[in-house]
Amino acid sequence: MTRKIAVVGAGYVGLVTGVALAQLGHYVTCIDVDTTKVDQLNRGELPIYEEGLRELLLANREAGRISFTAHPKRGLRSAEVIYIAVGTPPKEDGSADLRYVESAAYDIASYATQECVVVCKSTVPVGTNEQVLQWIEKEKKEDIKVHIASNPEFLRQGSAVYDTFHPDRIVIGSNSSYAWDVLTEINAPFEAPIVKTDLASAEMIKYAANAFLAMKISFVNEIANLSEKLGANIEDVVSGIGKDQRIGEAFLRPGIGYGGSCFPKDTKALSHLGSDFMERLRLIETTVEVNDMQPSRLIQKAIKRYGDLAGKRMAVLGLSFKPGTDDMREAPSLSIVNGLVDLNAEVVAYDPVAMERAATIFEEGVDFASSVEEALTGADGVFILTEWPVIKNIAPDVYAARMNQPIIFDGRNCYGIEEMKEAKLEYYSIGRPPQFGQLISNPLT
Ligand SMILES: NC(=O)C1=CN([C@@H]2O[C@H](COP(=O)(O)OP(=O)(O)OC[C@H]3O[C@@H](n4cnc5c(N)ncnc54)[C@H](O)[C@@H]3O)[C@@H](O)[C@H]2O)C=CC1
Ligand SMILES: O=C(O)[C@H]1O[C@H](OP(=O)(O)OP(=O)(O)OC[C@H]2O[C@@H](n3ccc(=O)[nH]c3=O)[C@H](O)[C@@H]2O)[C@H](O)[C@@H](O)[C@@H]1O
Repeated sequence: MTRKIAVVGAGYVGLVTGVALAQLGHYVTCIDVDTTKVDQLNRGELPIYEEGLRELLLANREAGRISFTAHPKRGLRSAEVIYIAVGTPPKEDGSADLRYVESAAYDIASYATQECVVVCKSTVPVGTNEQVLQWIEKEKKEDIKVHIASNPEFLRQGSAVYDTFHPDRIVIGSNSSYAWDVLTEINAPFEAPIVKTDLASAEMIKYAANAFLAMKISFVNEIANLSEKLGANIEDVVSGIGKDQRIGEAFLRPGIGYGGSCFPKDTKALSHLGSDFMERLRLIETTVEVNDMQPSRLIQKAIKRYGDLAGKRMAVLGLSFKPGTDDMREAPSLSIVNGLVDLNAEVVAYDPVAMERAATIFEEGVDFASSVEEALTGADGVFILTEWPVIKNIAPDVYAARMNQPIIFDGRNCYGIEEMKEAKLEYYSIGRPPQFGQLISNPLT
């Protein structure tokens, strides 16, 4: 059955959700307070980089199934299902800031005109959905029945469209059988297992999933840091433990720590929730601590290698928090680039899509190159911070040909150590013994 759906918040989640629902045949209006974003979307331009999204957006716009507005009244009037997909950023103390969710709830109270299911996709602390319903009930202008459901989102940036159409599971938390029926029907085409539960459990599932994945990353980074000191190779260690099906290899890629808009904020929000209820989550607290330290490890290697970085020309390859996105939120590159600038290195950065955003963040001391080759030319060292294909596929001889000193600090383990040994490159990575080329005997001793 085709439904009239409103999506409040047209960011990464709201936009992808809206486009996917339109693709399923529903009539979708996305509402956003950001008028620049709405204007862009109405022109068929995407405010974010996400593979495959533009084509789907244009096709559904053309078919008249999706539109964008900054006026909540226009979008919410006669909507049967209303998704909330606004941001829930961290407050100073780490807890989730619910002001945008609250404001979305009041808009719904003001402008919804018929019985509807309000579906919260935003990641929110346990108890928030109940609160949203109370906000709406308290202020609603029409005498309508409002059902509330939690339907947390599990997509990853960079593969958001694929993930939306191929979810591992769909979680629907509600106390309303009407909401369950409507959402089961809407989600049926995704052909994924549906976990039906109550509101609190659905909210907890989202935080627990992100915290567990973040914990895997901090775990592997700690084992990597120790492996490096003991002469073990973390890639072999992960391969050895990951083949145990109870462990698995996913999310055990060592590196410079997790970034992005969600793992950092959700681990802190969960940890805060634990403290609020006198149940400290020590594993999560440590996960955060380990992650905060991880980016500086790459800089420490450089300090150990050069002594003084002042005046050294450092190429930085990759700025976004992961490949496939232009999102710079909590990217490990932020602290690494700032660290290099603080050490008075000359930084020349390249990223295939995130440079425009990055230029608004790094104000001084960072130049941007228009290609990998340009960034490498004349450099005294290179920091690999995001494993974009165009970066991880750089042939080893390009470093030697372009750089003043081909010294590589690889924060994403893009290369095999044997490969770098053969290329005679001086190569430092995460969780593996350093490899030295023919030019340098052993700088660490
Ligand atoms: N980014 C991601 O990959 C994922 C995010 N999430 C969760 O989804 C939620 C949204 O995240 P993103 O899409 O990344 O955020 P975002 O910051 O990209 O987008 C949020 C949008 O909501 C708009 N907005 C704020 N208040 C509004 C209001 N009252 N009415 C209409 N629009 C309003 C903002 O202008 C913005 O465009 C967060 O809770 C996040 O934790 C969950 C899974 C994946
Ligand atoms: O709640 C969210 O927002 C989303 O958070 C993550 O998705 P995302 O942050 O987009 O990207 P990931 O692929 O999970 O990567 C997050 C960070 O972890 C790092 N990472 C990931 C995997 C790994 O093995 N090692 C590692 O360092 C990445 O480089 C990146 O900085 C989750 O994977 C999604 O399921 C979830 O919906």
